[in-house]
Amino acid sequence: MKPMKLALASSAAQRCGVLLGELAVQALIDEAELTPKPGLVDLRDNGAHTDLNVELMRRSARALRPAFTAMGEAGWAQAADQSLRERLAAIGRDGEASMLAATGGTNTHRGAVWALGLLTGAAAVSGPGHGAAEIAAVAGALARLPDRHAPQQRASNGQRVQRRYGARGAREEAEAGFPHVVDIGLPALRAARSAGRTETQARLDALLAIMASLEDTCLLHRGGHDALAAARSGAATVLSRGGSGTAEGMAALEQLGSRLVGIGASPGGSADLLAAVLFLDRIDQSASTELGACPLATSQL
Ligand SMILES: CC(C)(COP(=O)(O)OP(=O)(O)OC[C@H]1O[C@@H](n2cnc3c(N)ncnc32)[C@H](O[C@H]2O[C@H](COP(=O)(O)OP(=O)(O)OP(=O)(O)O)[C@@H](O)[C@H]2O)[C@@H]1O)[C@@H](O)C(=O)NCCC(=O)NCCS
Ligand SMILES: Nc1ncnc2[nH]cnc12
Repeated sequence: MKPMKLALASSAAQRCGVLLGELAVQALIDEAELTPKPGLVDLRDNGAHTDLNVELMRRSARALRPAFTAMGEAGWAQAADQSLRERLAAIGRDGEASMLAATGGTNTHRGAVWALGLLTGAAAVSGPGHGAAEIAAVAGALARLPDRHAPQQRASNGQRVQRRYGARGAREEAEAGFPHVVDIGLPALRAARSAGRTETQARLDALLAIMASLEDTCLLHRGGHDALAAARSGAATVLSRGGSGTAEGMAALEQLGSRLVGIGASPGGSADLLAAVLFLDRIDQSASTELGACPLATSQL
């Protein structure tokens, strides 16, 4: 954390926003820098993307700091009600605009603004002593409320493939309380750590566990059922060979990366949910370490 920023933030709600905003941005940067990810931008290459690179992902993450900070501030000491839902939606739309301004119009983090935005607001609502599962449940309750001010827009990539394939996308994942984060990604991260894997290996295994199950509309949009099936079965194969921490698992991971790049497919939704895993994991850890949940941290300042 940056003590200067905290010192400048005057009210408890602002301090809460600064803390959570910093955690959200760091989760996005940690996800972007995790290497080697299959089909995704990382420190080694741009995966299946021609319009993205790691510096753009970092710039996008930093440009989203004010939005995540505002969402954390908005949720502090509030109920998870219609008013908060619509406030988060308005901040989220501004955040998307800042992201597009920072990236020259490239969609780097639309799904992440949605997932981390809801979770940031929910973490502030939940306050101290509430862990990942409770925060995700509050975020799910917020996602299920209607956003009455949503502008009429052209159908998104996600909506198009949902109509075509009947898939469940980012909206449904949030409305269900982020099961791929709480029930799949976080347990995979922690199981790998308990098994003695390095932090990088544990994060890669968490990503693979999400990929093996998620209906990722990015994959469907770019490569239809074949791309989704290749990503899911490839990720399951890596995990069945012991994950990224074994030589066999790493060989399968490299093969999966080559296959996804070959067909131009990228699991962008899975990457966003990994960032959500890292965010909630840090909140769980911080209850007993340097950060603490917002009001707790407030009392420490
Ligand atoms: C609810 C919204 C997220 C809108 O959802 P929708 O599905 O209608 O719209 P999409 O534009 O398709 O964005 C969804 C993004 O979510 C990620 N995702 C995909 N599948 C899942 C899943 N099963 N679970 C969770 N998340 C998922 C994914 O994001 C990543 O991919 C992005 C790149 O995708 P894309 O633009 O398609 O890029 P390309 O493949 O390069 O395609 P081309 O166009 O170039 O051909 C990248 O951004 C990653 O983040 C999906 O893209 C939500 O946005 C919304 O309604 N917001 C309104 C405001 C609001 O209410 N906010 C609330 C508080 S924050
Ligand atoms: N690392 C990454 N590469 C490509 N798309 C992404 N969307 C979110 N994170 C991503």
